[in-house]
Amino acid sequence: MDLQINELTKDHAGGKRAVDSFTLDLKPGVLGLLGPNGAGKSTLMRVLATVTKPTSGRVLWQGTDISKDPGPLRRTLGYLPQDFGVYPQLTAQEFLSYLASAKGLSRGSARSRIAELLGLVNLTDAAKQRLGSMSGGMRQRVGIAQALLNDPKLLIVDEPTVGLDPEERMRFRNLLSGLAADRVVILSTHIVSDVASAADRIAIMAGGRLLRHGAPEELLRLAEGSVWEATVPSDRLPALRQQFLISGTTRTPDGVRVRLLLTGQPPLPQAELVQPELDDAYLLLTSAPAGAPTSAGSSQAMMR
Ligand SMILES: Nc1ncnc2c1ncn2[C@@H]1O[C@H](COP(=O)(O)OP(=O)(O)OP(=O)(O)O)[C@@H](O)[C@H]1O
Repeated sequence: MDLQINELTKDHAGGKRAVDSFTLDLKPGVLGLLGPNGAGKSTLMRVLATVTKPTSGRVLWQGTDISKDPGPLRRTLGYLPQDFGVYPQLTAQEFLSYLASAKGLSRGSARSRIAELLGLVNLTDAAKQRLGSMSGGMRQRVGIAQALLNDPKLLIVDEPTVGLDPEERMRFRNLLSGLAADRVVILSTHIVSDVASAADRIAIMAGGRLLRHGAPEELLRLAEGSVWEATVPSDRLPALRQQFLISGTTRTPDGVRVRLLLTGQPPLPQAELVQPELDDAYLLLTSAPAGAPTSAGSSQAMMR
């Protein structure tokens, strides 16, 4: 299984370039596509799901250009769009049965597949509940189930954890990891913790462009030597935020423990170098330079 994205560019009506010369080759496993709001993730997902065509560039699924011949990809695609709409009057079971028939599943195999999937997303007891009366998290799980109906070889999920509580989130990540052995899974999100545990590879996107792609360890290595911690009085925090990129703060009895990102030298005399986390690497790659010329703005330039 192979999805090749070659120099993909997508301009929206009105000229907004949402995806810009994006190139990536995907194999089975979970790719975490990480980027801030507006990075172009949903547009890219929509092109890959053949909802919209690229302006230029090509996407090949198993060697076939999906713009010229979308059939092979569509037959094996599972897609959970960001703006996943449901019919509020239908029950989960009815909704999934309707989509199963649209996807060409026979009545018998649809029935057993739906029962299996409702179990997988922990909704067996809610099978007969109307979608309109479900919580956002429950509806999202129905969305995940519908994306899996045809046992897809390419599974695209766009911001799937929105509306899920922490336990559902974890369940969902485990579910994705379990599915990825023999399929290409693309998980698009702006939440670093979604990809930190579930993704084999991470692509970081901003402004329509692919900034970095690699295994989580490779991205962590990029931030090595750039992550510092120091405890400061809490009234210094606003000034530090002006001067440095700050990836986290924790209140302690002695003040605030601050995590600062700066390559090369300690941002404060008492700062200690610490192990980077994915949040740090992501912030270093995607943040606009902070105020001071010696801040992470320079480190960004070094990392790119
Ligand atoms: N239909 C459209 N017409 C014009 N511009 C659009 C359209 N859809 C998206 N855009 C613009 O394209 C850019 C990328 O949007 P996109 O939704 O793909 O990003 P995203 O990374 O998925 O962000 P979000 O998570 O906020 O949806 C944004 O600047 C957005 O305003």
